[in-house]
Amino acid sequence: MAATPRGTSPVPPDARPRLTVLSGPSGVGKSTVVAHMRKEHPEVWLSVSATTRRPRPGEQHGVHYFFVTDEEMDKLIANGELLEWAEFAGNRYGTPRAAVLERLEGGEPVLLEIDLQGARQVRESMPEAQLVFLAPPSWEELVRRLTGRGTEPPEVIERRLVAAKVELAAEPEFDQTLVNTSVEDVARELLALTNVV
Ligand SMILES: Nc1ncnc2c1ncn2[C@@H]1O[C@H](COP(=O)(O)OP(=O)(O)OP(=O)(O)O)[C@@H](O)[C@H]1O
Ligand SMILES: Nc1nc2c(ncn2[C@@H]2O[C@H](COP(=O)(O)O)[C@@H](O)[C@H]2O)c(=O)[nH]1
Repeated sequence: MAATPRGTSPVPPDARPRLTVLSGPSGVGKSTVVAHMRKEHPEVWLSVSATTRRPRPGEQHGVHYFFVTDEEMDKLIANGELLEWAEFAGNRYGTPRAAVLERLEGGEPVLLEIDLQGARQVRESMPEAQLVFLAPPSWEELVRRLTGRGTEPPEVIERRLVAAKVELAAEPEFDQTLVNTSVEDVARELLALTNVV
């Protein structure tokens, strides 16, 4: 790591690239909001997670996720290659550490879209990260969105809704809450929080 010359100050705190963590219950609209924001602002770098979940139709390896086997996930964890990881509704998910650190060191704003357990781990290891909670307008609307997406069978939806109750109760742990009523409005608010504008 390059040393900071004595007597000169490092990058002022406000100008530092930000690590933003976006969490919220499954189906609230995290991916939709992030995709909307990144369409106009691809400079906000989104970490691609590793997961043991099977791809949904249209999901591409290396774009939406790195789809890995259980054994590959075991190795990533054992080798310390993940910044955080968690089991969520029957599958494991984790954030590749090296790519995130490289981007931050290169001065790019970085966004993680991860669950509550992962957000808590990032808070522990990188307390400078800002944690943003995406909340649904109502419980009924969350159920409607998760069910309406049509990507999970009823028993998986049920597991995700059980997790959603825990995630909603943890909202006070977050630095900011955005309510996803309008994708356009929330994408704008999230962009402002990432320090890009
Ligand atoms: N503001 C909104 N109004 C109405 N529908 C929305 C809104 N935002 C997202 N949706 C819809 O809700 C469904 C779930 O959205 P999305 O897949 O982005 O959720 P998610 O939070 O990323 O879920 P997961 O955590 O399971 O990956 C999608 O069908 C999406 O089109
Ligand atoms: N702790 C982590 N959670 C992650 C990561 N990548 C995604 N997720 C979260 O998992 C659930 C389910 O995602 P889905 O794509 O199967 O619907 C959702 O809350 C994601 O945000 C990760 O690397 N770590």
